[in-house]
Amino acid sequence: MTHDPVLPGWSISAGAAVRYDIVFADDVFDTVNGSLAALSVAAYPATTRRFVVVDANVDRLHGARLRAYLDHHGISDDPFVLETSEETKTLDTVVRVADALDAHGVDRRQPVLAIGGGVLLDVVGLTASLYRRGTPYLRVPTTVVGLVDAGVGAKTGVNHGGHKNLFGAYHPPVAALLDRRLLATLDRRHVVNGLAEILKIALIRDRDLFELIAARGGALVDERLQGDDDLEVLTRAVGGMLDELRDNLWEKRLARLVDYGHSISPALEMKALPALLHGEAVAVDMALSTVVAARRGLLEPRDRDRVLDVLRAVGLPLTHEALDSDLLRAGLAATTRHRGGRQRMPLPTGIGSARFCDDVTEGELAVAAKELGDYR
Ligand SMILES: NC(=O)c1ccc[n+]([C@@H]2O[C@H](COP(=O)([O-])OP(=O)(O)OC[C@H]3O[C@@H](n4cnc5c(N)ncnc54)[C@H](O)[C@@H]3O)[C@@H](O)[C@H]2O)c1
Ligand SMILES: O=C(CO)[C@@H](O)[C@H](O)[C@H](O)[C@H](O)COP(=O)(O)O
Ligand SMILES: [Co+2]
Repeated sequence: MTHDPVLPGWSISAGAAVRYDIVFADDVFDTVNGSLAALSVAAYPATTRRFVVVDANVDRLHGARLRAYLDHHGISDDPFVLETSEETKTLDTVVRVADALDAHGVDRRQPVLAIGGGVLLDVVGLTASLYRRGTPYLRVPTTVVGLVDAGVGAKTGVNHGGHKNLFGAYHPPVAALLDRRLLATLDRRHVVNGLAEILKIALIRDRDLFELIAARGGALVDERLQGDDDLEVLTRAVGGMLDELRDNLWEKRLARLVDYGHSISPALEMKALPALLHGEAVAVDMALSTVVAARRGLLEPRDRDRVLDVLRAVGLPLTHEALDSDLLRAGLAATTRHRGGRQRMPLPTGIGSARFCDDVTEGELAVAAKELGDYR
C-alpha cells in the first residue's frame, strides 16, 4: 500500500481467531442429558436464558421433549417455531427472525439456539451474522444434510432472484451438537437426500466410506442411519467435510473439492423448485460429472458404473427433465462467475479422488445428460 507522502494514510490488518466445537451426542433433548445446556452455558455463562428457533416439523415431532428440556434447564419457555422451505429461505424470513430476536430483547452476546435442517440453520445463521453485526449462535442439526454439511461449516445464506445462496455470510457457530437419534423421524426421501452429501465426501476423498455405503445400501435408509455401522458413516462424512473445510473456512481458495456435485446443481435445483431437493440436484450433478470424467478417460468405466449403481441403489436420481441445454449453459456460466471467473469444476479421477477442470463444455454435459437418460 502506498500513501501520498503529504497526506496521512493508514493500513489496518487484523485476524480473528475462530474456534468452535462439533460434538456428537445421543438424545440431546432428554432432560438428563446435559450436553446442550452445558455447551450453551459455556458459550455465555452470564445467563441460561436463550432465544431458541426450532423448525416447525421438528417442533411437531420433538416439541414436547424439547420444551421439557428447555424448561428444565432454564433456557426458554417459548421457542420460536419457524416453518421452513427452500422457497422461503429468503431475506424476508431473516428479517422475521431478526424481528423476533429484537422483540425478545436478545443482547449481542447471548447465543441463539438454532434447531432444524439446513434451511433453518442457513436462515438463523445469517440472521445471527446480521443482528447487531454478529451474534453468537449454536446449531443442533436435525436432518442428514444439516448433520453432515450445513451444521458443521462456517457458511450461512439465503436464496434470492432465482439464485441459490446469493446472500450469505461466513459466520461459524459457537458449537454444533450432532444427535443422530433426531434423524429417526425423517421421511425416507430426506434421508436419501442427505446421502447425496455423504456420497459427495466419499467420492472426493474416502473410498472406504463409499464401500460402507455400498454395503449398507437401502438398509441405511430403512434404518434412518440408526444402525451400529451407520455412526461410522456419519463420523467419516463429518470428519471428511471438516478436513476439507478447516484450512479454507473463509473460502479464500475457490478450488474446493466440496463443490463436487454443486456446479450445475444450483441452477437445476432452483429451476426445478420445489420438485428437486438439494441433495437430489447434487446427485444429478455428481452423475453428470461422473459420466463426463469417464468420457474424458479420467475415470475407469467400471468405477463410473459403480458410482451410478450406488447412487441409484440408495434411491437418488441420476437425471431430471429440467436438464436441457439452456440450463446446462446457464449453469456452467453461473458456476464460472461464482468461482471467480474459472470453472474449477471437480471431476472424479477414481472413487475417492478428484481433480479440478476449467474446460468442461456445454456439449460434453449435454452428451453426458443424454447418456444418463439412456442409462435408466
Ligand atoms: N450452509 C451450508 O454450508 C450448507 C451446506 C449444505 C446444504 N445447505 C443448505 O441446506 C438446505 C437443505 O437442508 P435440508 O435438506 O436439511 O432441508 P430442510 O431444512 O428443508 O429440511 C428438510 C425437511 O425435513 C424436516 N425436518 C427437519 N428435521 C426433521 C426431523 N428430525 N424429523 C422429521 N422432519 C424433519 C424439515 O421441516 C423439512 O421439511 C439447502 O438450502 C442447502 O442449500 C447449506
Ligand atoms: O450446498 C452446500 C452449501 O450450500 C455445500 O454442500 C457445498 O459443499 C458447498 O458449500 C457449495 O458447493 C459451495 O457453494 P457456495 O457457497 O460457493 O455457493
Ligand atoms: Co450441498
